[in-house]
Amino acid sequence: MKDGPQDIFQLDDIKLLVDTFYSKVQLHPLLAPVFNQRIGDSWEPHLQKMYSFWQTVLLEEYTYFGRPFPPHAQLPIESAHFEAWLQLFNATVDELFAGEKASEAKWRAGKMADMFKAKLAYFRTHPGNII
Ligand code: HEM
Repeated sequence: MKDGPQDIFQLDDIKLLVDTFYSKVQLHPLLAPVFNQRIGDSWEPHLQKMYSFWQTVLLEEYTYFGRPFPPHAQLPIESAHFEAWLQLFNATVDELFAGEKASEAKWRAGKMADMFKAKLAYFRTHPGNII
């Protein structure tokens, strides 16, 4: 009998998820230009940050101390970007993992996307307010 995908258990799992997801992002026609404009070739610090972020959220190992929203505040992103981001993220999770943490990863990503969209809508209609 073939074993199906396992759940997300440890930092190596997080790294696999993050690396696989952002390698897809780098090929995505809508998302890649946004990242390239902002971070160019410096993917390593971004990936490190994302390992910490997901390690904190999913494994409750508290290594991320940043504020997720501010770097997104000035990005040229609309609903279509969030839909593409989530679709790619969820597909990557499903391709690699299955279980409670895998479901939580997708749920958290969706919640964060909703929050970012709400904040962006607010800041775009109330310019001058920071955070
Ligand atoms: C339209 C979709 C999105 C785009 C284009 C996008 C793009 C970016 C970019 C360009 C950065 C800054 C990288 C840097 O300057 O080092 C960033 C940071 C980050 N993003 Fe996103 N993002 C998106 C959605 C999300 C979602 C849904 C989440 C939540 C899971 C998320 C979580 C983060 C986190 C935690 C950081 C690091 C913040 C820090 O500096 O501490 N992003 N993102």
